[in-house]
Amino acid sequence: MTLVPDSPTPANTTAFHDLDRFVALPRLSGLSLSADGTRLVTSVATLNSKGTAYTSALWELDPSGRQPARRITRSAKGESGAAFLRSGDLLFTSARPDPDNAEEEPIPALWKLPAAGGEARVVHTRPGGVQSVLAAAEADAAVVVAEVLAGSTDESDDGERRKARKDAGVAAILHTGYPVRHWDADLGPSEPRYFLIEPGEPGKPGEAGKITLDDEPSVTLRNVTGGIGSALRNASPRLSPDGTFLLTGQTVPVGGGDQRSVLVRVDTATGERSVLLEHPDYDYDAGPISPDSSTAVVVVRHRTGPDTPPNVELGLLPAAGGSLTPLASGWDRWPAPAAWLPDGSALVVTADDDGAAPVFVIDVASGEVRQVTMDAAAYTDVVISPDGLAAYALRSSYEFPPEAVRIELATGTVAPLPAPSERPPLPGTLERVEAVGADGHAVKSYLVLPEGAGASAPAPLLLWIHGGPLGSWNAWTWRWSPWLLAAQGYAVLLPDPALSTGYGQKMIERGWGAWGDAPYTDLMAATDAVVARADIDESRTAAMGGSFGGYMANWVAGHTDRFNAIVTHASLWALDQFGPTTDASFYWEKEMTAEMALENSPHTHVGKISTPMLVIHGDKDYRVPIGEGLRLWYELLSKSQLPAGPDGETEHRFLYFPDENHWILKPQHAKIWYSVVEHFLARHLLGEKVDLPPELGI
Ligand SMILES: CSCC[C@H](NC(C)=O)C(=O)N[C@@H](C)C(=O)N[C@@H](CO)C(=O)O
Repeated sequence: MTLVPDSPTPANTTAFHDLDRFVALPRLSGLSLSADGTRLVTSVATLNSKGTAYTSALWELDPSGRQPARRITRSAKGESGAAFLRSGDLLFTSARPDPDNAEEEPIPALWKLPAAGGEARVVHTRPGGVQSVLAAAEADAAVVVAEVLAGSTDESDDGERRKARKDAGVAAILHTGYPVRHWDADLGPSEPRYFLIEPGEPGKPGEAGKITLDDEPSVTLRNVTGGIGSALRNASPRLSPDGTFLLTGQTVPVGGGDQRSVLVRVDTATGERSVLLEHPDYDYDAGPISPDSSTAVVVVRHRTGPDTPPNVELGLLPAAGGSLTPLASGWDRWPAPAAWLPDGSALVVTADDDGAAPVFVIDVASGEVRQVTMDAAAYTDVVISPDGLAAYALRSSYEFPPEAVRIELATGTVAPLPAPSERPPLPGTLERVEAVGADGHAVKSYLVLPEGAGASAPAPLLLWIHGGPLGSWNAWTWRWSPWLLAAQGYAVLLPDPALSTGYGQKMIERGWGAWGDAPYTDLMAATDAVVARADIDESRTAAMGGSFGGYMANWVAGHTDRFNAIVTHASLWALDQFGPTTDASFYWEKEMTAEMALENSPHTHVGKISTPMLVIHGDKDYRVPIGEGLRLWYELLSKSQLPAGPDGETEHRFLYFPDENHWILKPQHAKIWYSVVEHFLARHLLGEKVDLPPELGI
């Protein structure tokens, strides 16, 4: 079965010429492989019939590549978080209504799709819902992550307290610690706990779960993390293959609103918790646990300071505790561990690398690193076949959205698996280009060229600046798709300046604590090199960026008038206020001293801004709070070289989303985003009038 667009592709157009078709492209995420290696499941998000939300369903892919992809779940609320039990039964979470309890309000529950066939059934419901599930690879064990109210004593008390808050209409949260928000979520009064699913009768003392199955053996959820407080928020726990313990990072407050992450082991039989690693200079996260459950990979993140740039390393740790042995310590990349080979001889990882994120294999005994995939693509969600010969992963690049592939680990051969949808044709081409920064360092970029660009028809140029800043333009993104602009005739430059990942530690050090320096001059060097080309029109250019990329767009606005327009999305504007007001102040407050923050703050240069700016911000953005956008907008109107006139009119524009967060996620709003950007660019770069969408009501 293949998902096909409702309307056939008109000649000479692509999905990128039509926003309705673009937002309707199916989106893959996540990958789960059954223990016997015969079943592979991914999640596919598609647009609902009103075009106002995405719904994800589970699809089964054939690991051998012979059978077509097959949809295995269907509901209006969608399904996600698939995890295979050793038996082959598939667990997932869904807020769809339980047919056996039609009167219950749908909240995310734990469901099971039997390997033997038949309907999916609810395994567990709880008042606060189920966040995610982990299954052990070599044992009949699974762990559920779910939230309980901080003050609740057991399951029924939790339910009563939730009902009391809801009935009284109380949303207030009393905090004593930090953080209090995350992305767009208000933290508390509920907190995550880990629960072991075990056979037995419900209604045991403690936080035992409620069972709704009547024709299957009952199960009980046992809280194995007790009253741990809020320490497991944002943790990514790992369940050992034998199911006997969990490893997880746990946050520990260290005063002044700061926190660090220590590595803990939780015994699933007893709930006994022990700290395996803690150090004032490092944060620890759990990586995958070896197939024999004896050894853990640990991600070691160096804690930062104004003079201490971040670094990421791997270590091997006896799972029972002991000393950490560095793994591949001389490798100048930041690895993300994915899985062990089944014989425990090597670890499969991904890492940003020169505009890609390949799969690598690290030999555990020698620490030797071998690159497996050689294409300019980014790999995620890597799982390994039981014989250790192949990996399955999602792969994307700037030329195609995520697709499931099979990778031969010995040869690096990559073959796409039959997919739920086909790759969308692109309205242009992609090139890798290189420039030289002011200090002589190489600055690499991707350059998207629209069809027809050439010396006789040079294309207007958009400089796109990525966020993070610790990131790289190396994977497909739905939120910043250059192909929509290429379809309108623009070339798009995607540079990786100082602070970008995948180019070694030196590239990070060049920009750390000095955002206005090398990151800015690298961007200008990349732009200079590209506008010198005959197929690019230097007289029609714009700079655009989101988040940290928006910070940089604001900095560009105050430091050069070379661009005809600037688009700044969810951007940092005043670094004196941003650090203490973002949801993760402990992260940002460590990067710069107050003096460095002021020195690098775009708001101090507002008086020099003479380029029309399109400011975009969502009110539910807790990462870069709306105060940044509001202050930027008011200061542009009052202090820039293009202030609002006595009639209130200005060349600047503010696109405000009252119900979006750091990212514009609703499909109808994504269409507005791209439409308004196109309108603004056409006005200032092309001197053309592109209609605004009527839904704006103006
Ligand atoms: C790995 S770089 C750190 C990302 C950073 N994390 C925290 C804790 O703040 C972050 O969220 N940065 C944003 C300001 C940002 O630039 N976000 C970009 C890219 O992640 C975005 O598009 O959201």
